[in-house]
Amino acid sequence: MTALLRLSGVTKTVRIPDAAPLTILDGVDLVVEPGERVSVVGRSGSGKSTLLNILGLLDSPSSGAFEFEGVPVERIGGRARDLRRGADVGFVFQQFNLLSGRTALENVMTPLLYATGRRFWRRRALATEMLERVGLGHRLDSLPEVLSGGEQQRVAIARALVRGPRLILADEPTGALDVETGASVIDLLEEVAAENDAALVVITHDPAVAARSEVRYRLDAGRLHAAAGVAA
Ligand SMILES: Nc1ncnc2c1ncn2[C@@H]1O[C@H](COP(=O)(O)OP(=O)(O)OP(=O)(O)O)[C@@H](O)[C@H]1O
Repeated sequence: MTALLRLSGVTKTVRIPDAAPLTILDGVDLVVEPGERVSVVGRSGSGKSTLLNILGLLDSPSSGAFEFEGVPVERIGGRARDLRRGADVGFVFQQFNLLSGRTALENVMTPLLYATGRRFWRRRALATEMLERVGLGHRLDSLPEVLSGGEQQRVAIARALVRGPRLILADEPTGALDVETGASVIDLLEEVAAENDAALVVITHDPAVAARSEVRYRLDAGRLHAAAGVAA
């Protein structure tokens, strides 16, 4: 079976004016299989967001090999990369990043504006179904401003999943939520990821969230290490 993501020896270096280049990722090896649940913990500044941006085709490695479903990413150029990201990757962020002034339904429909064929024409029905799936069928016309943090994150999850991505990347998805709401958001993310057979990569500071993943890693000054075993 082809791995969904395969990184070997990936580095990320940035040039800083009048200073030595900064190595943010340093020889990262990582394989994510389809449908797998992976967590990455690490201190602030250890390179987590940089890694997530590379996994999500928002940024490119400086060196090393990265294959997305068996295809070297350097061979996926500009427009093709945008299309693949739109179709195959769903993002969930700490601060939800919903469009203000747009209803929950409009927010969830947004990714479908870039879809083709049936998905595009059925966008309203698909977004409605997805909001029902996350328990917000009664808030379709609500603006983000009037929703609670947990509800906003559920809208963001519906938006991330509505195109049926193969990969969900969640950057501190519980960071702005209380413990109980955060736990229910992770429950939901895991459920909808499993239903869609999507892999889920969660970046988190929270050991309780990390402990729920099948495969756990720790990022330490740009180096990725396996962390405490495989969850039961
Ligand atoms: N484009 C850039 N130019 C200069 N420095 C950068 C750039 N991008 C990231 N960095 C630095 O690289 C380090 C890693 O950044 P990154 O955002 O990946 O860390 P993080 O682990 O996600 O941190 P946090 O948990 O605080 O969000 C930080 O020290 C950051 O300041």
